[in-house]
Amino acid sequence: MATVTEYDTITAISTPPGEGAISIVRLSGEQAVALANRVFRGADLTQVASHTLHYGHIIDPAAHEELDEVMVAVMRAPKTFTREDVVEINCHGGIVSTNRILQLLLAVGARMAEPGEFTKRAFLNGRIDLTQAESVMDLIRAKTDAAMKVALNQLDGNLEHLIKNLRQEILQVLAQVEVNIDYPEYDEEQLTAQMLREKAETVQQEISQLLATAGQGKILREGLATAIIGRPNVGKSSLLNYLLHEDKAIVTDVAGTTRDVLEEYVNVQGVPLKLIDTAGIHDTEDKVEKIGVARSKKALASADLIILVLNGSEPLTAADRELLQLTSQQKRIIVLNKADLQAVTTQTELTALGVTSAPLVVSVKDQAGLDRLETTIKTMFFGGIENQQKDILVSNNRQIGLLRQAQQALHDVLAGLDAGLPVDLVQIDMTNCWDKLGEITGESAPDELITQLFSQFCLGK
Ligand SMILES: Nc1nc2c(c(=O)[nH]1)N(C=O)[C@@H](CNc1ccc(C(=O)N[C@@H](CCC(=O)O)C(=O)O)cc1)CN2
Ligand SMILES: Nc1nc2c(ncn2[C@@H]2O[C@H](COP(=O)(O)OP(=O)(O)OP(=O)(O)O)[C@@H](O)[C@H]2O)c(=O)[nH]1
Ligand SMILES: [Mg+2]
Repeated sequence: MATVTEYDTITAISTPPGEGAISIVRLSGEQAVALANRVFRGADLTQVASHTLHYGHIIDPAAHEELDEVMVAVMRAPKTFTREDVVEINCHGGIVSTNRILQLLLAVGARMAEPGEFTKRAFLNGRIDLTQAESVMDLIRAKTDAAMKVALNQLDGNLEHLIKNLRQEILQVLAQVEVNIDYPEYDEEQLTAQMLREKAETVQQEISQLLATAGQGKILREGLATAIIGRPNVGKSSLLNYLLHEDKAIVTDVAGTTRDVLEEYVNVQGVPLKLIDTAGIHDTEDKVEKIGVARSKKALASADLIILVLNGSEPLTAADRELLQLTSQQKRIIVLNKADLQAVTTQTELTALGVTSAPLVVSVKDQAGLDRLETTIKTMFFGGIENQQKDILVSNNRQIGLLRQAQQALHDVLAGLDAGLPVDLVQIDMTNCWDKLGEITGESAPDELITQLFSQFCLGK
């Protein structure tokens, strides 16, 4: 079987497909400069200084045909994205010309890159660790400023350094245990056990602190899924539009205006929300509305936060009561809207129904009371998010899973010591912890994991 070597010269279009001002076709590997030079008419790229940009034309050497007018960047290893020789051809954006240049490079001997393969090489060549590689993907997918900040922090290697320091500490104690096992004095066993215990406890504490950020990390990364629900016509879409500062959703006085679930990202006082406007929930015979109601209920069930909108100017209906009941176990904010009209439903009535928290009385029409809604959302989820953003947050499920496994291994270390197990047995669990942490940074990650992880990247990244 012909094997694809890790270090052949790869190429891909690194910009999104479609029409654009400029597209970039990227090459990386030993032959990158030579291959680009074969299709380039202009300066001799094999002779130019590294990290320089050259004007010229792409020519099909077989057909002597001019394909495009381009700018070519030549970057020699090792100071490049992949740590290999990299060439970037900046051509006119457009599906046809970009693809023809790619085809030409494949014809002269480059191999089509797999998704994420440029970044994978940066990892395999030691420029970045796995947490940084993952942050590259997070950066691309970030939907809010806050998510982008977390990803950039990780791209700088902050999580990597923290994990590497923990591993170093564990390694030191393991080395010490090794020495003590080789030279057993009469009370060494006990000293060694004590040392293992102390280290396990401190590392456990540090991992706990890191894991404690996971909830916030996930919210920052994905946005807090916030479903605006309520029966028809209470002002859900009006509220969404207010929070978005934009007339995104259709608002009319016709009950049943919103028929499908609408999702929009918005930043509310630093908290990234994935706002979900839903169809008014009530019993209906309308075929389309019925589907909308079913989708609303689904959104409701999976939301991190519910904003339950009631019309304060009307008596509570059966649908209102059902929704109050349905959401009673979830994080929710109850909004009594239409405060500009005569109040009919009051807090007292809600309290009688077992609602413990005070509802927010607002008028979306007059934009009254809405500041409080925003502050409530913020304090509910982020006591002091600004302070925390400088710190390291974990938000990646793979990393969180491994941190939990490392934590379990430390738990086993301590349980073993408590049970008086011999030190060389306890040492196995400590080594296990060291391995799990190594998987996070990629120092001890299996090949399949690395392959699988990079395959989730976009093509050309
Ligand atoms: N044209 C272009 N723009 C781009 C990228 C790219 O690959 N090409 N990037 C792709 O994601 C991002 C920039 N990321 C990069 C990260 C590291 C290196 C790099 O060459 N690092 C070397 C040398 C650093 C230096 O000169 O000090 C290194 O770390 O050793 C380049 C780009 C965004 N913009
Ligand atoms: N008086 C008053 N009217 C409001 C207020 N908020 C919204 N409305 C009006 O109530 C009507 C319904 O508003 P929507 O935002 O479409 O209500 P909805 O809950 O999304 O309704 P459905 O999509 O049908 O479920 C519109 O005519 C709004 O202008 C308010 O604070 N006061
Ligand atoms: Mg609506």
